Amino acid sequence: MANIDFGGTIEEVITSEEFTLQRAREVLENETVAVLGYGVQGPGQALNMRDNGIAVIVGQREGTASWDKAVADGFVPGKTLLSIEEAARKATVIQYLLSDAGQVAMWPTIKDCLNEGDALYFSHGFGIVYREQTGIVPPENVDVILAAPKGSGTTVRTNFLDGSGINSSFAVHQDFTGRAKDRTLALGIAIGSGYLFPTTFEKEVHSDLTGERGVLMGCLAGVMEAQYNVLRKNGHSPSEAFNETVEELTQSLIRLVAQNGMDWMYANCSTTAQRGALDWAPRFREAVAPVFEQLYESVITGEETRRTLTCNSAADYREKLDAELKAIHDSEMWRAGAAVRALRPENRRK
Ligand SMILES: NC(=O)C1=CN([C@@H]2O[C@H](COP(=O)(O)OP(=O)(O)OC[C@H]3O[C@@H](n4cnc5c(N)ncnc54)[C@H](O)[C@@H]3O)[C@@H](O)[C@H]2O)C=CC1
Ligand SMILES: CC(=O)[C@](C)(O)C(=O)O
Ligand SMILES: [Mg+2]
Ligand SMILES: [Mg+2]
Repeated sequence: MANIDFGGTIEEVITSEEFTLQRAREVLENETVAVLGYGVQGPGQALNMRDNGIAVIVGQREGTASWDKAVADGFVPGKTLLSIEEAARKATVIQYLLSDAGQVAMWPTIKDCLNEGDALYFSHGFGIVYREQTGIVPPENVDVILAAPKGSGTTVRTNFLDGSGINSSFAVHQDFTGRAKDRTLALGIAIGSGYLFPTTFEKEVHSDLTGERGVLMGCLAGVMEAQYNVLRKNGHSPSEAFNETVEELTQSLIRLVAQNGMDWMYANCSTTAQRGALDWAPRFREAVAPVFEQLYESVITGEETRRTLTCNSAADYREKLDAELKAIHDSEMWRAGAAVRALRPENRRK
């Protein structure tokens, strides 16, 4: 563990210097790791573990696009690609990476596949924390652990291939074997985490549900649309409105924030921009703070879980989600965005 000062609070984190890949391989050498679900997180984690020399099998419903993707990625039907139930029965580490609603639907099957001493692994605290709604209550004779990448499964893979990585939080909910923490850290390193920071199942799910509905996805989309609409309402062209709302952010300014923080980004903009941004940031913060309070309350009370399970357990959940994503894709704003992206020099050369 390395003691890191996070803005005045000392927290312990694990890097691959403290917990090496070699040690992770040793901890996992007698384990059979099954990744159940090959949607977004499943591929990233399974492929990184396979590249890191961990024996991985995949469990997925046959006849689905995810199954075909696993075959295309080199998992062999009947050998390293099995049905969800077969993979769960064969495994000693069950990585429960179905969708959160899928985990609920499959739990009656999966719980019967668990053997004493197995590890039940999550990348989100959802199923365990909201057990009254999900019904996911593991038996007492297994380890229940979490490694939650703080990023899309797609970038879990691409960052790994780039030699960097997405950091993950980790937690132990239940330690039957006495090895739960070692198993968690070994898996966290094996999936390619840049570093691991400690959390709890509760803190992970409360922060994650808030972040994805807030700054990372929902709030981001909402504020972009709000600014784009005001610019368009006042006669700015689609290309100007999109460039001023999205393209400059993704191609320039957010990269400066990632590089060296918000003050660095400000310092690399005009003093005109700095004065204005410093004046308006508090106004935007106060405007949205009540919304974030409402959001967090909705997370804590389980309302977001109720909504998620109600919608994503429906037979046509995928079609409905795809239709809403298509409406975004087909909107003027994001059609303008497609045209702007195509104009990037690297895309014009294709
Ligand atoms: N998507 C991401 O990048 C991240 C996801 N997570 C967590 O990782 C876990 C997996 O998430 P995703 O990969 O996004 O899931 P997903 O929504 O892509 O679904 C994963 C797989 O589950 C299957 N599935 C869905 N419903 C099912 C059902 N009723 N029965 C059987 N299979 C079913 C889907 O076909 C898909 O192949 C979740 O707990 C999620 O919260 C955590 C961090 C990031
Ligand atoms: C990618 C990620 O971390 C999210 C937004 O929490 C998720 O996909 O659930
Ligand atoms: Mg997340
Ligand atoms: Mg999430």
